[in-house]
Amino acid sequence: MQKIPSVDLQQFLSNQAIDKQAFVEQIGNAFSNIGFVALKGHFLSDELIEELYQEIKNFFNLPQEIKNKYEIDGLGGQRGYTSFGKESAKGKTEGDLKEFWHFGQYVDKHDVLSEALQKVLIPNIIVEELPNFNRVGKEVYQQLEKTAKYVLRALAIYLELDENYFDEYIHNGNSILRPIHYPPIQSEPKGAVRAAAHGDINLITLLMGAQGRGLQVQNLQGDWIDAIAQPDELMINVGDMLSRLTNNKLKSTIHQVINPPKELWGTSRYSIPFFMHPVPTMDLTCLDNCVSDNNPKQYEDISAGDFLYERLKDLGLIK
Ligand SMILES: O=C(O)CCC(=O)C(=O)O
Ligand SMILES: [Fe+2]
Repeated sequence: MQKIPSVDLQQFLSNQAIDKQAFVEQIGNAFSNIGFVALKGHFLSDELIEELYQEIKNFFNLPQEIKNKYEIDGLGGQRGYTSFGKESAKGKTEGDLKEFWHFGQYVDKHDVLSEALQKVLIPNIIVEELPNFNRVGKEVYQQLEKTAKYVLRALAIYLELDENYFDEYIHNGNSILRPIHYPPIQSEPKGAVRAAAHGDINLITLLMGAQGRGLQVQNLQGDWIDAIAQPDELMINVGDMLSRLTNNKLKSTIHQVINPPKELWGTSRYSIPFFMHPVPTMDLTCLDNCVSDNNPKQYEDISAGDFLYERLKDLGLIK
């Protein structure tokens, strides 16, 4: 594939079985091949997207001493602020040229959490200087989580599972909304890039802000192709957890964010991935119906929680 296919979630939400099935086939085929699709018809309004960008710019424009207040030791970068250069892709020593914020799950006060969930679902960090930042972050988190739930329902059908297979694993899941700021580049970056080549850790990623050039995806032939979304589209991709579960039937594709040409070094890039994670107790053992003589089991059994912990160590976020 040389181009990222586009799909429309409204097709899946329609009452027409034929439209619903068409969406399932399109997204399933795209994820079995290039691992990425551009998706419109999601639950984010233009106004909400605009508000989030404004709040994120306000946050990253705060003085560094204020941002540093929100970089809290011992959280493995799971909530709040992570400063410039701290995260490096697996196997890379240079830090990525980015700073970011993490919003985590909002648990309903009536929900009773298991011990494993209490450990990972730590409360969100409130930015005192920007009251709207917290409100808008929560709203976007919940709309993206809802969008992701329907995408996973479509994938469950594609995988010949019960349509609601993923629902119990994503309810109160450990998902993360990560607004990223790639600041203007001041001097020759010497081997560092905005985001070095990597696969995402989680089940699926929904990315806002892929409208400009920068994000590139490596297709099955090994070519890097530009992933550019239309203004009303999210970029969606398969993460390593879903490729493990499906024994690589759905592909977690390597991607990167390249540095802009020198004449554009002076501009920031803002992008906002939502990493959909399940509860830590979800078993990622390859599904029986994805293992066969032609496609023998490729991964060791592991839980989502243990897999995440291993990968956060690789990223330099847990010591
Ligand atoms: O900034 C982007 O467009 C993509 C970021 C990304 O791939 C990630 O944070 O995992
Ligand atoms: Fe990524």
